[in-house]
Amino acid sequence: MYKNDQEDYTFDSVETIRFESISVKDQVKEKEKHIEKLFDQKVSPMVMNPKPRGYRHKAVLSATNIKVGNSFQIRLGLFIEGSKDIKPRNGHYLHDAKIDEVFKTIESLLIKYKFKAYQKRYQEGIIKHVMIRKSFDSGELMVVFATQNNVFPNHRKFINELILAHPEVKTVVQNIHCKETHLVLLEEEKILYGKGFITDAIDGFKFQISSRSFYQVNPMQMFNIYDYALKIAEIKPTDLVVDCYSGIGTLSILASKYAKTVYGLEINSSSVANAITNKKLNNISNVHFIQGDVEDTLEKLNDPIDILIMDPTRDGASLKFIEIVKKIKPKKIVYISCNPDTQIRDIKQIGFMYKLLNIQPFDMFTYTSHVENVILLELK
Ligand SMILES: C[S@@+](CC[C@H](N)C(=O)[O-])C[C@H]1O[C@@H](n2cnc3c(N)ncnc32)[C@H](O)[C@@H]1O
Repeated sequence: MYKNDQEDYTFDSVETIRFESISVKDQVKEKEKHIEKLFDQKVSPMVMNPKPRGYRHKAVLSATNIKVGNSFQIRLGLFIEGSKDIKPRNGHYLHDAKIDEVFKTIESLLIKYKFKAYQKRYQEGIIKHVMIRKSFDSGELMVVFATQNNVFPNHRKFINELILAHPEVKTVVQNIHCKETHLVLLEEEKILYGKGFITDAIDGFKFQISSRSFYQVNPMQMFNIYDYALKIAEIKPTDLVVDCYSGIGTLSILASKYAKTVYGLEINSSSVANAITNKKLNNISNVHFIQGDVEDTLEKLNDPIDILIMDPTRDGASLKFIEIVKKIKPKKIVYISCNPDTQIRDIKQIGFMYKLLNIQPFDMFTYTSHVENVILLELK
């Protein structure tokens, strides 16, 4: 089980419904106020979401069975917050439109081929979740079926029909659940069609993304965040940069243009495998990826760190990681966070050693309560 499994929870509908009636301007105001309160100071105005609806390039729908006449039929939908119930809902205003089109086709094929949603109580059915990812650059799509056990009857015919309807689907993966779990994706998988990954591009660099690797859900705002983070870092050609929680190596590779050496530290083996391929794909020699928990890998780097970039999951960093940062004293820290509440908790631990120079929120997850925030700390 990976520590980033929280990224794979199904996107629920209730939270977004709460925000549906609030204007984007008011949502942003509320989020800015929240961050100002947390940091107890004025922050830069929020960078607006270039596409406030239809921005999600990764979406998960879960399977349920509904009664139709005298029998049951499969439907795809979203979990209702705080419950195990799935509300059939094919189409969501935050999903990229193409993704929702493909979900519709998949649902009708699942019905046509008489698939049933897996039901724990009766140990019956196969389909648990369907995840779709879309490359911003090429429009390529990846479809992942999370199934109970490894059977997928008629998968060749099913996939042929799917790609006939949507030639943009370049790969189909089956993620196999051999145990009961609340997670969407587990480690075991089988590539049913294509190469098992799609490719995206940022700033002229190519990135391979596989099903279980972390990749930001809102690519347009992701470009703005990376640009800003690298701008405030002011990386010099002599600098050693460490990108903690590096995912598939996007920021490490972008930073390699400016730095002498970059280390990317990441726990998820599938993301690290993508990162190493991405380094080769882009002919880069000054970036090194190390797999492991940042609590172990950061301390093992012997050279003084000029810039530490950190982009942890919503839980923020661990106390142990913060203690290591305090010991090794990087000259600058760029902290990218999708949860300002844990971000402020973490920087309070190191605050007295660093000057807080920038606080820049980004509206990355419009119509949800979440917000991305980037800060710069400089060693006093
Ligand atoms: C928010 S993502 C950021 C990824 C990357 N910076 C990006 O923009 O695509 C957080 C990443 O931290 C990784 N992670 C979580 N806990 C970790 C840990 N203890 N040590 C190393 N990496 C960890 C996750 O696997 C995930 O890839």
